[in-house]
Amino acid sequence: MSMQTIDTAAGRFRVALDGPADAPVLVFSNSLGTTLEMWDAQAQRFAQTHRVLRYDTRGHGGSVVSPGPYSFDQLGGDVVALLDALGIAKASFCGISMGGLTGLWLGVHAGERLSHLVVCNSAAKIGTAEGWQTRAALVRDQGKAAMAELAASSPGRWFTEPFIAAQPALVARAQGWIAGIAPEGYAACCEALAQADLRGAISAIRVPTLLIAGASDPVTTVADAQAMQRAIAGAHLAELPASHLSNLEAPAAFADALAAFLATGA
Ligand SMILES: O=C(O)CC1=CCC(=O)O1
Repeated sequence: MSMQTIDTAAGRFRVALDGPADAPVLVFSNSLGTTLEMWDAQAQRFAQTHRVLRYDTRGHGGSVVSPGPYSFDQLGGDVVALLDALGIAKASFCGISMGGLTGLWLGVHAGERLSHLVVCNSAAKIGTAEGWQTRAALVRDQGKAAMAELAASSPGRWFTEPFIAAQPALVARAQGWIAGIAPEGYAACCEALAQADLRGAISAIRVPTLLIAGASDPVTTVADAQAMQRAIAGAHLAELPASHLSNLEAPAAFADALAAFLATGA
Protein backbone atom coordinates (compact mmCIF):
# COMPACT_ATOMS: atom_id res chain seq x y z
CA MET A 1 0.00 0.00 0.00
CA SER A 2 1.29 3.46 -0.78
CA MET A 3 0.14 6.00 1.79
CA GLN A 4 1.12 9.51 0.82
CA THR A 5 0.19 13.15 1.09
CA ILE A 6 -0.84 14.97 -2.08
CA ASP A 7 -0.78 18.73 -2.47
CA THR A 8 -3.71 19.92 -4.55
CA ALA A 9 -5.14 23.29 -5.53
CA ALA A 10 -7.59 22.80 -2.63
CA GLY A 11 -5.10 21.76 0.05
CA ARG A 12 -3.12 18.78 1.29
CA PHE A 13 -4.76 15.35 1.49
CA ARG A 14 -3.65 12.04 2.95
CA VAL A 15 -4.32 9.34 0.36
CA ALA A 16 -3.64 5.65 -0.16
CA LEU A 17 -3.16 4.27 -3.65
CA ASP A 18 -3.31 0.52 -4.25
CA GLY A 19 -3.52 -1.72 -7.29
CA PRO A 20 -2.10 -1.57 -10.81
CA ALA A 21 -1.27 1.95 -12.01
CA ASP A 22 -2.96 1.31 -15.38
CA ALA A 23 -6.22 -0.15 -13.99
CA PRO A 24 -9.50 1.84 -13.90
CA VAL A 25 -9.58 4.13 -10.87
CA LEU A 26 -11.99 3.54 -7.97
CA VAL A 27 -12.19 6.28 -5.32
CA PHE A 28 -13.46 5.61 -1.77
CA SER A 29 -14.73 8.47 0.42
CA ASN A 30 -15.16 8.09 4.20
CA SER A 31 -18.05 8.91 6.53
CA LEU A 32 -18.12 11.58 9.23
CA GLY A 33 -15.72 10.72 12.05
CA THR A 34 -13.78 8.00 10.23
CA THR A 35 -10.65 7.82 8.08
CA LEU A 36 -9.59 6.12 4.89
CA GLU A 37 -8.76 3.02 6.99
CA MET A 38 -12.50 2.30 7.09
CA TRP A 39 -12.02 0.98 3.53
CA ASP A 40 -9.15 -1.44 4.30
CA ALA A 41 -11.12 -4.56 3.37
CA GLN A 42 -12.51 -3.02 0.16
CA ALA A 43 -9.06 -1.69 -0.84
CA GLN A 44 -7.58 -5.16 -0.50
CA ARG A 45 -10.29 -6.75 -2.63
CA PHE A 46 -10.66 -4.10 -5.33
CA ALA A 47 -6.92 -3.57 -5.79
CA GLN A 48 -7.12 -6.86 -7.72
CA THR A 49 -9.15 -5.16 -10.45
CA HIS A 50 -8.77 -1.40 -9.92
CA ARG A 51 -6.37 1.37 -9.05
CA VAL A 52 -7.91 2.15 -5.63
CA LEU A 53 -7.65 5.72 -4.37
CA ARG A 54 -8.70 6.35 -0.78
CA TYR A 55 -8.45 9.76 0.86
CA ASP A 56 -9.24 11.35 4.21
CA THR A 57 -12.02 13.89 3.75
CA ARG A 58 -11.06 17.47 4.64
CA GLY A 59 -11.00 17.91 8.42
CA HIS A 60 -10.36 14.20 8.98
CA GLY A 61 -7.32 11.98 9.57
CA GLY A 62 -4.18 13.32 7.96
CA SER A 63 -5.86 15.73 5.52
CA VAL A 64 -6.04 19.50 5.75
CA VAL A 65 -8.03 20.86 8.71
CA SER A 66 -8.94 24.32 7.42
CA PRO A 67 -11.25 26.49 9.54
CA GLY A 68 -14.96 25.74 8.98
CA PRO A 69 -17.73 25.78 8.16
CA TYR A 70 -17.22 23.54 5.14
CA SER A 71 -19.71 22.97 2.32
CA PHE A 72 -20.29 20.15 -0.16
CA ASP A 73 -19.14 22.51 -2.91
CA GLN A 74 -15.81 22.38 -1.07
CA LEU A 75 -15.84 18.64 -0.23
CA GLY A 76 -16.81 17.74 -3.80
CA GLY A 77 -14.34 20.26 -5.20
CA ASP A 78 -11.65 18.57 -3.10
CA VAL A 79 -12.24 15.32 -5.02
CA VAL A 80 -11.98 17.11 -8.36
CA ALA A 81 -8.75 18.77 -7.14
CA LEU A 82 -7.37 15.37 -6.08
CA LEU A 83 -8.22 13.81 -9.46
CA ASP A 84 -6.59 16.77 -11.20
CA ALA A 85 -3.47 16.57 -9.04
CA LEU A 86 -3.14 12.84 -9.79
CA GLY A 87 -3.85 13.25 -13.52
CA ILE A 88 -7.03 11.12 -13.37
CA ALA A 89 -9.56 12.14 -16.01
CA LYS A 90 -12.36 9.79 -14.93
CA ALA A 91 -12.99 7.46 -11.98
CA SER A 92 -15.62 5.36 -10.30
CA PHE A 93 -16.59 6.90 -6.96
CA CYS A 94 -17.90 5.11 -3.88
CA GLY A 95 -18.76 7.18 -0.80
CA ILE A 96 -20.49 6.30 2.43
CA SER A 97 -22.81 8.59 4.41
CA MET A 98 -21.07 12.02 4.25
CA GLY A 99 -18.92 10.51 1.48
CA GLY A 100 -22.12 9.48 -0.31
CA LEU A 101 -23.32 13.09 -0.27
CA THR A 102 -19.96 14.08 -1.72
CA GLY A 103 -20.67 11.53 -4.46
CA LEU A 104 -24.12 12.98 -5.13
CA TRP A 105 -22.54 16.44 -5.40
CA LEU A 106 -20.02 15.07 -7.91
CA GLY A 107 -22.80 13.37 -9.87
CA VAL A 108 -24.66 16.68 -10.15
CA HIS A 109 -21.71 19.05 -10.69
CA ALA A 110 -18.88 16.97 -12.15
CA GLY A 111 -20.58 13.95 -13.70
CA GLU A 112 -18.14 13.99 -16.61
CA ARG A 113 -15.40 12.91 -14.17
CA LEU A 114 -17.31 9.78 -13.05
CA SER A 115 -17.80 6.44 -14.77
CA HIS A 116 -19.79 4.84 -11.92
CA LEU A 117 -21.32 6.44 -8.81
CA VAL A 118 -21.93 4.38 -5.66
CA VAL A 119 -23.78 6.11 -2.83
CA CYS A 120 -23.83 4.06 0.37
CA ASN A 121 -25.85 4.62 3.53
CA SER A 122 -26.57 8.17 2.54
CA ALA A 123 -29.33 10.55 1.53
CA ALA A 124 -29.76 13.74 -0.45
CA LYS A 125 -30.39 15.37 2.92
CA ILE A 126 -29.07 13.70 6.09
CA GLY A 127 -30.69 14.56 9.43
CA THR A 128 -31.73 18.11 10.29
CA ALA A 129 -29.87 21.40 10.13
CA GLU A 130 -30.62 21.97 13.83
CA GLY A 131 -29.22 18.58 14.83
CA TRP A 132 -25.96 19.14 12.95
CA GLN A 133 -25.56 22.70 14.21
CA THR A 134 -26.10 21.51 17.78
CA ARG A 135 -23.46 18.80 17.34
CA ALA A 136 -21.02 21.26 15.74
CA ALA A 137 -21.51 23.75 18.59
CA LEU A 138 -20.92 21.03 21.20
CA VAL A 139 -17.70 19.95 19.52
CA ARG A 140 -16.49 23.55 19.14
CA ASP A 141 -17.30 24.19 22.80
CA GLN A 142 -15.90 21.02 24.36
CA GLY A 143 -13.21 19.98 21.85
CA LYS A 144 -11.54 16.64 22.55
CA ALA A 145 -13.96 15.83 25.42
CA ALA A 146 -16.88 16.01 22.95
CA MET A 147 -15.00 13.78 20.50
CA ALA A 148 -14.54 11.21 23.30
CA GLU A 149 -18.29 11.34 24.02
CA LEU A 150 -19.09 10.93 20.33
CA ALA A 151 -16.69 7.99 20.17
CA ALA A 152 -18.47 6.37 23.12
CA SER A 153 -21.89 6.74 21.47
CA SER A 154 -20.76 5.94 17.91
CA PRO A 155 -21.35 2.14 17.95
CA GLY A 156 -25.09 2.73 18.40
CA ARG A 157 -25.15 5.05 15.38
CA TRP A 158 -22.96 2.83 13.20
CA PHE A 159 -23.63 -0.86 13.94
CA THR A 160 -26.38 -3.27 14.96
CA GLU A 161 -26.38 -4.61 18.53
CA PRO A 162 -25.50 -8.20 17.46
CA PHE A 163 -22.52 -6.90 15.47
CA ILE A 164 -21.31 -4.77 18.41
CA ALA A 165 -21.44 -7.86 20.62
CA ALA A 166 -19.74 -10.13 18.08
CA GLN A 167 -16.98 -7.78 16.81
CA PRO A 168 -15.62 -5.78 19.79
CA ALA A 169 -12.15 -5.32 18.26
CA LEU A 170 -13.49 -3.87 15.02
CA VAL A 171 -15.91 -1.63 16.91
CA ALA A 172 -13.08 -0.39 19.17
CA ARG A 173 -10.94 0.33 16.09
CA ALA A 174 -13.74 2.43 14.57
CA GLN A 175 -14.15 4.29 17.87
CA GLY A 176 -10.42 5.07 17.75
CA TRP A 177 -10.86 6.78 14.38
CA ILE A 178 -13.50 9.22 15.62
CA ALA A 179 -11.68 9.88 18.90
CA GLY A 180 -8.66 11.01 16.85
CA ILE A 181 -10.49 13.45 14.53
CA ALA A 182 -9.63 17.14 14.97
CA PRO A 183 -12.63 18.87 16.63
CA GLU A 184 -12.55 21.77 14.13
CA GLY A 185 -12.61 19.39 11.17
CA TYR A 186 -15.45 17.34 12.64
CA ALA A 187 -17.52 20.44 13.52
CA ALA A 188 -16.90 21.97 10.08
CA CYS A 189 -18.16 18.78 8.38
CA CYS A 190 -21.27 18.80 10.64
CA GLU A 191 -21.88 22.33 9.36
CA ALA A 192 -21.56 21.12 5.76
CA LEU A 193 -24.15 18.42 6.52
CA ALA A 194 -26.41 21.06 8.12
CA GLN A 195 -26.47 23.05 4.88
CA ALA A 196 -26.64 20.16 2.42
CA ASP A 197 -29.92 19.46 0.67
CA LEU A 198 -29.51 17.91 -2.77
CA ARG A 199 -33.09 16.59 -2.99
CA GLY A 200 -33.98 18.99 -5.78
CA ALA A 201 -30.71 18.50 -7.66
CA ILE A 202 -30.03 14.78 -7.93
CA SER A 203 -32.48 14.17 -10.78
CA ALA A 204 -29.78 15.81 -12.94
CA ILE A 205 -27.43 12.85 -12.34
CA ARG A 206 -26.71 10.95 -15.55
CA VAL A 207 -23.90 8.73 -14.22
CA PRO A 208 -24.73 5.01 -13.75
CA THR A 209 -25.59 4.87 -10.05
CA LEU A 210 -25.78 2.19 -7.38
CA LEU A 211 -27.39 2.98 -4.04
CA ILE A 212 -26.45 0.77 -1.10
CA ALA A 213 -28.66 0.81 1.99
CA GLY A 214 -28.49 -0.95 5.35
CA ALA A 215 -31.70 -2.72 6.31
CA SER A 216 -31.09 -1.73 9.97
CA ASP A 217 -29.64 1.74 9.36
CA PRO A 218 -31.37 4.26 11.66
CA VAL A 219 -29.42 7.28 10.28
CA THR A 220 -29.97 7.04 6.53
CA THR A 221 -32.81 4.64 5.97
CA VAL A 222 -33.88 2.30 3.20
CA ALA A 223 -36.66 4.83 2.54
CA ASP A 224 -33.98 7.50 1.95
CA ALA A 225 -32.32 5.23 -0.61
CA GLN A 226 -35.66 4.50 -2.28
CA ALA A 227 -36.31 8.24 -2.58
CA MET A 228 -32.92 8.67 -4.29
CA GLN A 229 -33.69 5.73 -6.57
CA ARG A 230 -36.92 7.41 -7.68
CA ALA A 231 -35.02 10.64 -8.41
CA ILE A 232 -31.97 9.26 -10.27
CA ALA A 233 -32.80 7.72 -13.64
CA GLY A 234 -31.86 4.04 -13.82
CA ALA A 235 -30.35 3.88 -10.32
CA HIS A 236 -29.95 0.42 -8.80
CA LEU A 237 -30.55 -0.30 -5.11
CA ALA A 238 -28.90 -3.00 -3.00
CA GLU A 239 -30.14 -3.54 0.55
CA LEU A 240 -27.61 -5.16 2.87
CA PRO A 241 -28.04 -6.84 6.29
CA ALA A 242 -26.29 -4.04 8.20
CA SER A 243 -26.66 -0.76 10.00
CA HIS A 244 -24.98 2.52 8.97
CA LEU A 245 -21.38 1.51 8.24
CA SER A 246 -22.43 -1.33 5.96
CA ASN A 247 -18.98 -1.81 4.41
CA LEU A 248 -17.66 -2.73 7.89
CA GLU A 249 -20.68 -4.72 9.08
CA ALA A 250 -21.38 -6.69 5.90
CA PRO A 251 -18.09 -6.55 3.95
CA ALA A 252 -18.72 -9.63 1.78
CA ALA A 253 -22.21 -8.57 0.67
CA PHE A 254 -20.94 -5.01 0.20
CA ALA A 255 -18.06 -6.13 -2.01
CA ASP A 256 -20.29 -8.44 -4.05
CA ALA A 257 -22.80 -5.64 -4.73
CA LEU A 258 -20.02 -3.20 -5.63
CA ALA A 259 -18.15 -5.68 -7.85
CA ALA A 260 -21.31 -6.65 -9.75
CA PHE A 261 -22.12 -3.00 -10.40
CA LEU A 262 -18.59 -2.02 -11.43
CA ALA A 263 -18.58 -4.92 -13.89
CA THR A 264 -21.45 -3.29 -15.77
CA GLY A 265 -20.28 -1.11 -18.64
CA ALA A 266 -20.50 2.60 -18.07
O1 LIG B 1 -23.68 10.60 13.17
C1 LIG B 1 -22.97 9.71 12.68
O2 LIG B 1 -21.90 9.37 13.17
C2 LIG B 1 -23.45 9.05 11.42
C3 LIG B 1 -23.19 9.86 10.22
C4 LIG B 1 -23.96 10.81 9.66
C5 LIG B 1 -23.31 11.38 8.50
C6 LIG B 1 -22.09 10.56 8.46
O3 LIG B 1 -21.19 10.61 7.62
O4 LIG B 1 -22.05 9.71 9.50
